[in-house]
Amino acid sequence: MIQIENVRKSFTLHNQGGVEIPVLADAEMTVMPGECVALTGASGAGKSTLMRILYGNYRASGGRILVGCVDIAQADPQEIIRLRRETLGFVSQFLRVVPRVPAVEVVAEPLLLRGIDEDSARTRAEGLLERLRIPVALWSLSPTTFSGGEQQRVNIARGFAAEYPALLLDEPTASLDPVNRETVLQMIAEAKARRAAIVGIFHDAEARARVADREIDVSRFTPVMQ
Ligand SMILES: Nc1ncnc2c1ncn2[C@@H]1O[C@H](COP(=O)(O)OP(=O)(O)OP(=O)(O)O)[C@@H](O)[C@H]1O
Repeated sequence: MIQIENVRKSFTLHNQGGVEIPVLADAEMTVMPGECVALTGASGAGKSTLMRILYGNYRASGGRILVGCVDIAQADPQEIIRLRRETLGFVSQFLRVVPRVPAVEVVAEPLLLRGIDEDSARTRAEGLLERLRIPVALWSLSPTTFSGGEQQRVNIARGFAAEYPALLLDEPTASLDPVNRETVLQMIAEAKARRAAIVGIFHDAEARARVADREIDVSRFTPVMQ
C-alpha cells in the first residue's frame, strides 16, 4: 500500500548562503495493508521529514513514494489533493484550528469532501467525538479555546472519520490521559483490522509496542557525510 524506494531529501537554506542539509539518503520502506510501522531514531534523524514527504508536504529530492498507485514524488498538486481526500489520512500532533468552525464540522469535513451526505457525516462525527469523550456542550463550538488534549482528540476524530486505506500518525497519544490514550490505541487496532496501512511516530514506547508490527530506525537513512 505504501512503498518508498531510494528516497533522498536535502534542504537548501536559501537565506543562509544556500547551505545544503542532507537528511535522508536511500530511504526504503514498504507497509502492507493491515500493518503498522513505527518510525524510530534519535531526535533530528528525519522521522518528521519522512512523514511530511509521505503526505506530500515536502517534495523528495529523488526516489519513488508510492501510496496505492500514485507516486507522490511526481504527483501534481491536484493528484495530491485527490489522494488526501480518498486514500491518505494524516493525524498531525496539533490541530490546525480554523476560527468559527464548530468541532463537529471539523470532524465531518473529510466525509463531506468524499461526497457523503450531511446527516451521515454528522452522525459519524458525533459518534467519534462521543467515543473520544469530548463533552456534548463543546461539539458546536470552535476548538480554538479547547485544551491541548481536547484539540488532539478532535484531530484524531477527524483523521479517523473517513477510514482511509493509508494513515500517517504523528504522536497520536502525546497529550492524552490514560483512558483516552487507551481509546486511541483501540482505534488504531481497529484501523489495522480493516486493513489500513499505517506509519506512525510514537515516542510513547509502550503505545508503540502495542500497535506497531515493525520499527524502522530512520537513522539508517542518514546520509554519510563526505
Ligand atoms: N524545513 C526544513 N528546513 C531545513 N532543515 C530542516 C527542515 N525540516 C527539517 N530539517 C532538518 O532535518 C533534520 C531532521 O529533522 P526532523 O524534524 O525530520 O527530525 P525528527 O527525527 O522528526 O526529530 P524529532 O524527534 O526531534 O522531532 C534536522 O536536522 C532538521 O534540522
